[in-house]
Amino acid sequence: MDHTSGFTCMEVIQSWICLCVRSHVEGEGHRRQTPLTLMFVWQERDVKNGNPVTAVSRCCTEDIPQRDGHVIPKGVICLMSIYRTHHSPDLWPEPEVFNPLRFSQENSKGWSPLSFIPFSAAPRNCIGQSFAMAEMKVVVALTLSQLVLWRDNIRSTPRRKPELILRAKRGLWLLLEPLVGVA
Ligand code: HEM
Repeated sequence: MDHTSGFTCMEVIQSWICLCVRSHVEGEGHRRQTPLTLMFVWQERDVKNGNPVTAVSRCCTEDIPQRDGHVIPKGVICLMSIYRTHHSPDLWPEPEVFNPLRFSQENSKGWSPLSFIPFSAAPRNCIGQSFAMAEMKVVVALTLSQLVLWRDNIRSTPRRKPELILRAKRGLWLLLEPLVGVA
């Protein structure tokens, strides 16, 4: 799993598909905001640390003993929260803080690969993971090579909207500005 770039790209693409874009030029009535890098556009409370798929479920095909002595009996359907895993203070220092640098090679040393599972894990994990990661990197690279993104603070604060995938209620509004010197 690509810890170095995974989270940032995930955030961007998740936001991208929910995005209601308004260009800077059209946004006459909008107050200009302090320029932000793309990574920090989504620092808003309630949207950071999102993951598109919030949970997966499995039916136990055998009794599963737990470390604390409990046993999950065969036949029980378990719901595993990816969201909760990504926000667990046991796994992540300051899980509520949006800090892409926690995914740097240096900071991610010693992690359990199961602490970051946006594509699930084990044999039935996402078959499209590599494709999705490649696609997200292309989208991010093409976007940042041509545009500066500004957070639109005039609109309401983004809020989570859990559906089949996690989305943003009323979208995530941005102002886009062409990079100077880019045709
Ligand atoms: C950001 C993008 C994506 C995310 C976060 C994501 C996440 C996931 C997750 C968490 C699962 C496991 C579901 C489960 O265990 O019940 C899954 C399964 C799956 N995903 Fe994705 N996915 C993404 C993109 C894609 C793409 C682009 C494709 C196809 C081109 C794809 C195809 C599949 C398929 C076929 C499965 C079922 C695999 C199986 O049951 O063996 N996904 N995905």
